[in-house]
Amino acid sequence: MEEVLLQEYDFVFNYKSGKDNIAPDALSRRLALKDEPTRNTQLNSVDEQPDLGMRQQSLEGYTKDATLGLLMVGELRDVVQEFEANSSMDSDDDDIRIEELREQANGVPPKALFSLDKLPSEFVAFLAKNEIDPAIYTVTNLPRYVRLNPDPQHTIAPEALAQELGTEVEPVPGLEAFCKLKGHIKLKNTQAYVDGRIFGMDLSSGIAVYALDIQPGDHVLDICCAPGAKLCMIAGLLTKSGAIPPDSKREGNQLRMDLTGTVTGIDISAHRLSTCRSLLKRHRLQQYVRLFQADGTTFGVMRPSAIDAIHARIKAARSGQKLDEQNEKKRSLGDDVRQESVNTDHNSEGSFKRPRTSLEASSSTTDSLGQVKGVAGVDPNSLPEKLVPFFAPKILRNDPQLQGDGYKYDKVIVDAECTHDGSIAHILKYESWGWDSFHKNFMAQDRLESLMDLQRGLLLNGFRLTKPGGIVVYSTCSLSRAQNEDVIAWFLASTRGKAVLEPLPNHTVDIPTADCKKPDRSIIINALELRSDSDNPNITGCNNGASAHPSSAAIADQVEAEVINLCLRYDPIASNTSGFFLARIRKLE
Ligand SMILES: C[S@@+](CC[C@H](N)C(=O)[O-])C[C@H]1O[C@@H](n2cnc3c(N)ncnc32)[C@H](O)[C@@H]1O
Repeated sequence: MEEVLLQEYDFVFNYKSGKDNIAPDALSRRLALKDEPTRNTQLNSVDEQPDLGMRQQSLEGYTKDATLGLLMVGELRDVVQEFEANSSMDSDDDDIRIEELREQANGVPPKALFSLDKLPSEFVAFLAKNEIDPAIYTVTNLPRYVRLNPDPQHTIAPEALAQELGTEVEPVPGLEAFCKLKGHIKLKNTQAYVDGRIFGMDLSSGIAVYALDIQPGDHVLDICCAPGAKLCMIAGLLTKSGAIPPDSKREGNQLRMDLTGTVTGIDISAHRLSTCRSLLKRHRLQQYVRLFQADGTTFGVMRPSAIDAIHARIKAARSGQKLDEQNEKKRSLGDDVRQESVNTDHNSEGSFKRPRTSLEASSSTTDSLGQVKGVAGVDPNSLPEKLVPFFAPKILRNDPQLQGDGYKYDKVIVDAECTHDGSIAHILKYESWGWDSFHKNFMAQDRLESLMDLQRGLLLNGFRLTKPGGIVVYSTCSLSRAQNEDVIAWFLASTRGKAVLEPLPNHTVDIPTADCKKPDRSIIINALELRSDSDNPNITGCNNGASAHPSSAAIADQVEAEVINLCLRYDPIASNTSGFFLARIRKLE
């Protein structure tokens, strides 16, 4: 059972509606039955949000309750935001929610729950504008996928899983460890799930992680990581044997030897990051991952650098050499280099902006890695503090956070915030909750425009933090052209010559895809025109053949063709998966 820490004046919110919604007094009674029945667990409705929130007035401490698994806990603002912008089909929790919706129908298939006639007109217009077929929302019985734990000690063979679940379990060709289940299995009730041998994850999300082509030793950045399904899969792939139990000392040493790469996850929402942290713990992968609460459009912390010294030590030990202990220790702590400014400029959502000091700006020099070298006479203690991770094991928490191209990430995934319209589960939720908040958050024109700006900003910053030759995967669970092909087309035009789209690395992945949409040409032309001449010496702006250089129109043709041929769209009708878009981008040397 999950443990939820309730603090005084936390708000709890039961997001189930109708007959399943629990009244404040009933919830109070249920909470009072828990470990400490004498506590006053009075819950009052929140005046301004009578349907949404209940103010928890005097309960403090841990409360174990299955009910709370269905509640969101936190500041009222977060809770309401979570209600309004609740997203991602990826987490196990979302799977549970859709199961609940199915159950609410008392055996009636979800199609009967969801009527296309009831879709609000703005959403219908949104679908039409983005050429999304509303029929995707009538697809019932999408197959359920699970990922097997890659750790041989904690995994389960498909045959054994089939026996335990009493259903067919079919491995997915080309996607190692993914299996398709026949029928709707309530995962949370199965032993394999409880033991951490299987994890719920939609296939399309798994493909996004495979697109990164994770290799041992990779340093991976996950921008928009919460609630963390992809993050856990990335960390699992990085370890040689998958997950490593965290407890014993011997295993702790073993872990250091096996720490061949790292994962950095960032998200703007503290509440969702907490879920991420719990998920990492459940997957026993917390040692590899540091989490930051940050704005992905401006985050600037490079990959961990102290780990290089550990690798050097391991390498030396294996080749029988002896490292100078003192030097090595110094290096691992980053004592012989100065910390450079950590460029983590949060926006108004919560700010860490730390401008470069004049001292830093004037006196530091960089080596070939772009690493800032120490300057005689400067007291390192007088330098501003580095950004403290929201969560990290000691070794990653104490990283000196050096800057420079040599410390950029090998692989970056930008699983961007979006309208989530590709997720049937998500849209079903609004069907039962009412469409007002969906409209306010996603359909209002200014909201859509700022969402696209956000997506561009996230992708551009992810690209900036990728090392030359590295891979960036951009993905959304929207099927709208504006949030997908248009963003990629804009990006390719803006970074022309510095990035190319690539097909998936593993050609055996054989999931049918839907056709990509033709991007808005004016976006490409505008992006090309906005580039300065020095960025863009080869563009003539005309297409009359008089110049040896390609015209804007010719480049726009190329960009369009690249986007249509190389981006990937998965949808319930073509692919029998949740709706998903992804682009795999290579940063050129
Ligand atoms: C589609 S969800 C990510 C799902 C996640 N990758 C997974 O696999 O579980 C989008 C996330 O983007 C986060 N987000 C929104 N704006 C952000 C920003 N400016 N910077 C970082 N994260 C942001 C949201 O809090 C949300 O958790």
